Amino acid sequence: MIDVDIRGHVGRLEIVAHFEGRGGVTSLFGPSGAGKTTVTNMIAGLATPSSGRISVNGTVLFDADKGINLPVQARRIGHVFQDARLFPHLSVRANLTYARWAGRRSGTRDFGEVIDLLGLKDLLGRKPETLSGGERQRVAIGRALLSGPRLLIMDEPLANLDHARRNDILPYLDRLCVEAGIPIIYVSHSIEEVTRLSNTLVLLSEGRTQAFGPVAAMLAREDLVRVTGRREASALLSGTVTRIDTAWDLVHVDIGGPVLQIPGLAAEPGDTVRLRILARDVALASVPPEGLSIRNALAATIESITGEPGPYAEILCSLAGQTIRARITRASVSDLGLKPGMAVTALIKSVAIDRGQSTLAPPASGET
Ligand SMILES: Nc1ncnc2c1ncn2[C@@H]1O[C@H](COP(=O)(O)OP(=O)(O)OP(=O)(O)O)[C@@H](O)[C@H]1O
Repeated sequence: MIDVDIRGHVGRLEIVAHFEGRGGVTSLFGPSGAGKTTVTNMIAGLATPSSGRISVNGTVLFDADKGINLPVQARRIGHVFQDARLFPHLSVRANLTYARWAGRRSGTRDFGEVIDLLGLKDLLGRKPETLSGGERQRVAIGRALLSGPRLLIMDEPLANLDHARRNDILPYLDRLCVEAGIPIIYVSHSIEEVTRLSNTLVLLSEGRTQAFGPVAAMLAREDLVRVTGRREASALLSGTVTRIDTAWDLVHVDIGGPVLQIPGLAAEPGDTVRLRILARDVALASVPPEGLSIRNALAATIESITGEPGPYAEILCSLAGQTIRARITRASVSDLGLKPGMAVTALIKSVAIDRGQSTLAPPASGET
């Protein structure tokens, strides 16, 4: 549990941050210059708020009223930055064992466990300069974990990686986020990363936390859409894998009654998955359509319709107790006579997260 309620300044920007992370991964999301790094620096003790309180799992790191301001070392926070910041003259093994030595406390995580978790076994004898960017970041994360932190902060750990490297490392982050056993603060510009990895999403803009909450609920918010842009507007569905249809290479995911059929998802029956579905990939029909190539046509009920300037409308629909977002033309809304409360069929063209990463994702509810 992370509790942050602070005020302060960085340059001319006033910081007013208030959020709670209820275990698992708490993501700080917002545009460049919103103050994300500054807030993490305040949590880590690298910058000092002017007032307020910060606690992690009940340990107070900062309390202005009580005069508590633990020094950086005493906060026991593992910090992973955009650039891995490894010791260049040391091997991977020495970088990792140095961290363990620096941690010097009982209960420090088992070396072998971290090596397995991050797939570092074959890298141990190498020097940082011979590693790819993604491999370096995995070592940096391992080093942070081995110092026995009470909290792990990852500040845009994938920002310097190209698309392919990012996809290489994300499955490791999936596992890490589920298995780390400590709270994680994850900073990112990428709504895709944030929705994939986090339990709680904190929206930051102009130095202020605008809102925070379970990631699925936050995705339904208009203020988040204003930051991500309409093209990225999405919803998150949680489900359980019920069947692998090897004949057609489709995975069946039960989302609480209705079943989605998803291509290319590396999962086993019984796995819990979370699926991010972009609003632009969802169409609506007022009567159940026939002769359709789209496999995922599910009964839904319209909750709200948001008209906006321009040709499109945003429609939130409930579907088996979850929420899905559709973006269709205002002309179609008018032609079909769509209204809140109306029963419709949601046609899901494709699922944005359609690889193995979803299999280990934490529950979308944000409660762990
Ligand atoms: N040491 C500093 N002195 C003056 N201004 C600063 C300092 N550090 C950051 N700023 C400014 O404070 C604002 C918030 O910066 P911060 O790095 O916290 O934002 P951010 O949300 O992490 O941005 P990004 O996503 O681009 O990394 C920015 O306008 C930045 O230019």
